[in-house]
Amino acid sequence: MEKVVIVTGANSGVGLALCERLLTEDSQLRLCLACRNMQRAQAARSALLTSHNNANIDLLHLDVGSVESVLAAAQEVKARYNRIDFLYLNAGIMPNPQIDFKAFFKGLFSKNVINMFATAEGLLSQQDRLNSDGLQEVFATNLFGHFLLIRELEPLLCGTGDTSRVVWSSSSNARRSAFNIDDMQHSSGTEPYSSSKYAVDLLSLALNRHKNNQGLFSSVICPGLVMTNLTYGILPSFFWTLIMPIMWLIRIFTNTFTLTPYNGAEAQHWLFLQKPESLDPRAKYHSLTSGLGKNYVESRQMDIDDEMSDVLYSNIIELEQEVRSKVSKANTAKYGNRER
Ligand SMILES: NC(=O)C1=CN([C@@H]2O[C@H](COP(=O)(O)OP(=O)(O)OC[C@H]3O[C@@H](n4cnc5c(N)ncnc54)[C@H](OP(=O)(O)O)[C@@H]3O)[C@@H](O)[C@H]2O)C=CC1
Ligand SMILES: CC(C)CCC[C@@H](C)[C@H]1CC[C@H]2C3=C(CC[C@]12C)[C@@]1(C)CCC(=O)C[C@@H]1CC3
Repeated sequence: MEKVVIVTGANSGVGLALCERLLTEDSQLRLCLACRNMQRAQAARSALLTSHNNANIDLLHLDVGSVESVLAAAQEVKARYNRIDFLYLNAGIMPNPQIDFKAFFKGLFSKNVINMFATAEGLLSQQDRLNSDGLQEVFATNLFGHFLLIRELEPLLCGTGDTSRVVWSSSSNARRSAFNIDDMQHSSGTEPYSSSKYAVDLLSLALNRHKNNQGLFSSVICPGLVMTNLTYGILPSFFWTLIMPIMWLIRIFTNTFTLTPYNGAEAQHWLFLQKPESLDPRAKYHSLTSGLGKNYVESRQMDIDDEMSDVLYSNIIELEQEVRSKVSKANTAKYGNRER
């Protein structure tokens, strides 16, 4: 039977490379590119079709940062497919990143230098804002929109008789100290990206606890440091190209510099081939590339605990209920009590 695979943020970077790799792995795949910009999605589809001309590639309009778009996209998915084998939650943003150069140069001469390159600890801050749903944009995009999508797609993901998998794109930049359970949206901090990725790690663990018995398995990956639009937002692409020899050199000391989207998609590709029962719910699966350019996957234990993960899960369910009641009030105001 053909596998149904949905990839969010599939039009560029690691998401697009993953699609390419999955089609090479399984030509029978039914692949759905879920993107917020249909022109870019169409271009990605055309690019994939040049190397896989008989592939089954669908497009879906999905802006994970908008509640209305997630609800509409989920309806569309339910109309099109009767099950989902893999849902790759890859879309992500890091808006207005700022590098702390002083910390960078200080870190260069400290014993923590390798960890600094691998995790960017202490180097990056971002400026977040509220989106049109009244949610912090980074939280809404990197976490909440994807969670709402899972909830909406539960009929295709849970209790279908087959197992289904969700694979979150987290980061080595996810850090407990950037996350505050009393401010899960990170409205008052300067590291919304790190916070949102830490919340992803917690949420994945909670999903496994609540949904494994219904056949849904959740995993978390980190693609390593990859040259994509996201990193070109941190430093311009010409600068990255200029320092590429230094990056290859650093790769000898930290295998987290995967650098190309193809290498970065290693862990997502690897997970596609694994049996869900063999996976560790507390592990993050890292794409790594050795100094000689060999790709491999390593599982590393996440710095998470059951209690915080359960509290986050309840808080997010509560937020989901608030958001749903807002949507239904807005619909009643717009259409009256008529069935939509
Ligand atoms: N690059 C890196 O070094 C690392 C990346 N990651 C994670 O990997 C994932 C992929 O990022 P990467 O490939 O690097 O970056 P890209 O910017 O190349 O890709 C991100 C994708 O997400 C899409 N996207 C962003 N916001 C939304 C939205 N609201 N709705 C739907 N799609 C959206 C983008 O669409 P559009 O083209 O329209 O903007 C794009 O297709 C992210 O989750 C990122 O956090 C983790 C660790 C390191
Ligand atoms: C001379 C150069 C090698 C200097 C590069 C310094 C920094 C810009 C980078 C060092 C570690 C990088 C890193 C990321 C961004 C760029 C660095 C801070 C990420 C935060 C990108 C997004 C992620 O999810 C994790 C990455 C960790 C490492």
